[in-house]
Amino acid sequence: MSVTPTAPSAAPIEELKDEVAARFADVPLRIGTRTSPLARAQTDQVIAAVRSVLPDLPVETVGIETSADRWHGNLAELGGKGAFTKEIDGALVAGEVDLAVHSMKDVPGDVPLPAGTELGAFLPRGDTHDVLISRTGVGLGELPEGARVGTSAVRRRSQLGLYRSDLRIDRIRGSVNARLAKLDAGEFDAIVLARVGLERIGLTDRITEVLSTVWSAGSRPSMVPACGAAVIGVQARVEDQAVMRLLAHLGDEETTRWVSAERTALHLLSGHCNSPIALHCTTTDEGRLALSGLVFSEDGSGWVRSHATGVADDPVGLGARVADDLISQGARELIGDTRH
Ligand SMILES: NCc1[nH]cc(CCC(=O)O)c1CC(=O)O
Repeated sequence: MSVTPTAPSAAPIEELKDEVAARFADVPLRIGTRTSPLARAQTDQVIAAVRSVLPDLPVETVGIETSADRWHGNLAELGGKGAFTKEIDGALVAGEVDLAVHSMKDVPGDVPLPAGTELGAFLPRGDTHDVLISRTGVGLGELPEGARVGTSAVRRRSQLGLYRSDLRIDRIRGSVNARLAKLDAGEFDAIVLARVGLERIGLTDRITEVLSTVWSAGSRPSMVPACGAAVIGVQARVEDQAVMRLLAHLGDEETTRWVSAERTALHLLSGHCNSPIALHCTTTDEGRLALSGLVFSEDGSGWVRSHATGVADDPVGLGARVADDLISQGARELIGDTRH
């Protein structure tokens, strides 16, 4: 599966303006998005990026409910795959929208994108930290014995359990706003969320503790991020050349390399959007790519880890090396135990 944008290289801006103006002379550029406040905020970022290239382009947002929005139970019971993206991808393929906006964290690594579509741009990555929000304002280390912590991600559950095996970790679903409401209503003592999500909807004042993204094997509070965390991906139809060329102007190169390394590894591990997998690529001071990968057993008691660095222009090679190493340590068996 191709994980890097395959849009034609960025056309000169004047040519692009003419081409896009002709394509959207009579109709607006239609952008498909989920409807939560976070999804809307992410779509506003895409619109701002489009407008920075083509200030006058008429755009229209099309809100689409996904199966994950309708189903409030365990995502594993939905069959998991693409629950956050399926309906939006469907609208793109059917020509009902021209762009699909996705949180890359929610785009599965084990099912290919629908035929004829590609991720044409990754916006610059935001803050990849996960955060704890506790009702009484105490950090992870000070939560009372047996405190109830809300998270649905196996990756988070495993890492929480390694640091505090006494915590009672329960599933929580719904939009970020809905989860905060459940915390406030007393259903949980604390919840774990992505910092960037709170930032995008203006709620960072709710944060109690920012968890380190650096693996600590449970010796201190930390949370290695998921593949694609804090990255907004924009998908289009490959045949829609004007749109693909526009996307080539929006993408961030460094983010594209990180996503490419992380998604290559996720794909080789057959990871899905709730896999017990953490994958985090960064750039070192020397300009090399560094990729950390972790795979957990469902109960968090077992895990394997790999870390490697590589040259900036071969993120795919780096992703493959880390995945191979994890697989040779038994990653497949750990993943196999977890329900998809
Ligand atoms: N599955 C939910 C989801 N998907 C992407 C984000 C946050 C934004 C991002 O990481 O891009 C969230 C919310 C959360 O984890 O708190």
